[in-house]
Amino acid sequence: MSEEQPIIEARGLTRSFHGFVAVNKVDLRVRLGSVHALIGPNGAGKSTLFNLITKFLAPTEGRIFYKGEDITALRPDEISRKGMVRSFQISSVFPHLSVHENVRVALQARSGATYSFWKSDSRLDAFNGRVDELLDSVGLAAFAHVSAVELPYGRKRALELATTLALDPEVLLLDEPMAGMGREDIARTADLIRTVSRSHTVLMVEHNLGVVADLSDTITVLRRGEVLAEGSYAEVSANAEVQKAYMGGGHHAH
Ligand SMILES: Nc1ncnc2c1ncn2[C@@H]1O[C@H](COP(=O)(O)OP(=O)(O)OP(=O)(O)O)[C@@H](O)[C@H]1O
Repeated sequence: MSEEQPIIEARGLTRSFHGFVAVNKVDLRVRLGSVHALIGPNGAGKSTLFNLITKFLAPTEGRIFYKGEDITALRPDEISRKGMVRSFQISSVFPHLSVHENVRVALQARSGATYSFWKSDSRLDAFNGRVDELLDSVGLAAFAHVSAVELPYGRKRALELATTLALDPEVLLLDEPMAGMGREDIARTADLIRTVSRSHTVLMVEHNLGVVADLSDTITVLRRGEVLAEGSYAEVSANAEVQKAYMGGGHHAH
């Protein structure tokens, strides 16, 4: 792979819903190793674009490439095996398993071994070292034996990140990682994403512009389904069209 080739690329990505064009001919290039944020006023098409890239939605037109390979026709589980993993889906956590067990299950899923293989306690124990490492890396070591359901909200996000990292992704796809969080959890989760981004490419949709400013190398601003501007936070926030789009109403801070 040449240095110039983006790790993720979308070309002419379009999605209509019954004639309404939510994402219109979007070109996007996510650089290897970067933190790339999608922002824009409400209804700009961020979630739709994110769902297209993560394969939760099929495009009406256009193509998506991962490391130069056309992945337009692949399913979410197929792209996750290639290294593009979507995180922050609460449903991916088993509420009545402990934090430790949740991460272990994710590691087992990754290894693809059959259930009977895992019935042996010694085999399960072989994973415990890696589980501890992952819990440590997301600041959950002290919560290892707490049931997931009993974790405070922000810590649940950390657990989701640990189960995502257990899949050994190259790219983390984060859907509004700060949604519903208070200030303390936001600061902690931002630190976590910053740490993880040293060894992973991150593509995220995020409404919290402070977090976006803080974490992102590249920001793509969408408006009415199209790319309005792209660049560093300093660049896009100085753009008169971007300022107008955010002033024009429709945006609510989260
Ligand atoms: N399944 C759907 N059916 C019909 N219209 C849809 C559907 N999903 C999205 N849309 C429309 O597409 C447009 C873009 O929606 P989208 O959710 O992608 O925007 P967004 O930028 O993520 O907004 P928000 O900031 O409010 O989450 C909106 O006008 C929305 O009503």
